Amino acid sequence: MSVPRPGGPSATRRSRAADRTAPALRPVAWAGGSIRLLDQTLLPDRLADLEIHRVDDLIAAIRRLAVRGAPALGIAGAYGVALAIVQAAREGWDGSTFTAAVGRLRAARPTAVALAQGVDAAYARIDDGLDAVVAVGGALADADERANRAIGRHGADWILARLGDRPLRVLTHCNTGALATAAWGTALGIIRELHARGRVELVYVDETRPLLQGSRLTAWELAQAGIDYRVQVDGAAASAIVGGLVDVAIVGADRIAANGDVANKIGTLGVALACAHAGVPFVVAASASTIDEESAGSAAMTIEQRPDDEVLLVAGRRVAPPGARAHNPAFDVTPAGLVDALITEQGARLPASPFTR
Ligand SMILES: CSC[C@H]1O[C@H](OP(=O)(O)O)[C@H](O)[C@@H]1O
Repeated sequence: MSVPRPGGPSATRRSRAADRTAPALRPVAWAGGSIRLLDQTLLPDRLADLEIHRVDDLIAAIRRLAVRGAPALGIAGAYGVALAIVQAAREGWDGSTFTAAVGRLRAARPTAVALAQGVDAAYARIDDGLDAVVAVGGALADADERANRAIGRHGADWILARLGDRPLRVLTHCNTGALATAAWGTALGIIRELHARGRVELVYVDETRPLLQGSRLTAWELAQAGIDYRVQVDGAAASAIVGGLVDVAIVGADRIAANGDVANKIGTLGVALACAHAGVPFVVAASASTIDEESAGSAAMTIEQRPDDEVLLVAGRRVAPPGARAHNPAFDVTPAGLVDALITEQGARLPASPFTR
């Protein structure tokens, strides 16, 4: 059920964005027995919530990216375990039905480590009751927002120290803002902090085919924050970087291997390669929990493959010959050697160095 959220896209939240303390947005919330999700597939045209009462409806919402972004998925996963408890009581599930539903939820999107982490953290508390499980989701959200704001500060400090204390032209890929997190953003959190310090001249927003998280979501968040931007096709990123239009590229991460390899939205690797060629800093922003210490390198990462039609249809219209097939990986892996700085809430981790404050 879609519920219009007050203060739709036409309403500006410019004053909120200028206020560093106000959450930009909360895309996932527990609604006392159900989950309220901002349906991101309707943006930028409609600001409307989904009320989710069943685990499989949450899984469907995750799979169609109504809720998306690693941290937001972790919070949704934790609340999904609470939802399973409520649904089990309502429908008389036995233990195996409950465990199977939680297992399907955990596997809904395999690359983002945060989803499994959120489900596991909540499942570990099921013997303590519903309120304890719900509290896990709330704690993840609060911790994520705190981490995001610290990432913003550390990232802005590192970038301005490296590039000089001046307004910058930033490139970003996909959406890493409040819509992808608890309330603020990782890479977009750094951009928000740079903006608050008066150090953003312009943001180049990769549209991020095929689901357009950049043009639909990042552009919307930047507009809400009063930050000037240009949407560009993904294919324009390399020439913008090599052509001297970009001072720094800042992206997010869905999973980071212990050796620093970064799994992120498809197209990120191309941005990193162009930055390396042009000598433009390539900065990854993520909470420290995104680092999967158990995965030595990217070979262990599962890269989500998505439906052909996401590539073959544009606005519901087929744009390839009948019978065409597609190659549609949702993520790629950027080798650690191409990352100039990994910014977490602990500070800047430079290539082959521990976290430095
Ligand atoms: C702050 S995590 C954002 C991360 O998630 C996005 O993927 P998706 O839109 O498929 O959930 C993208 O990789 C972003 O960098």
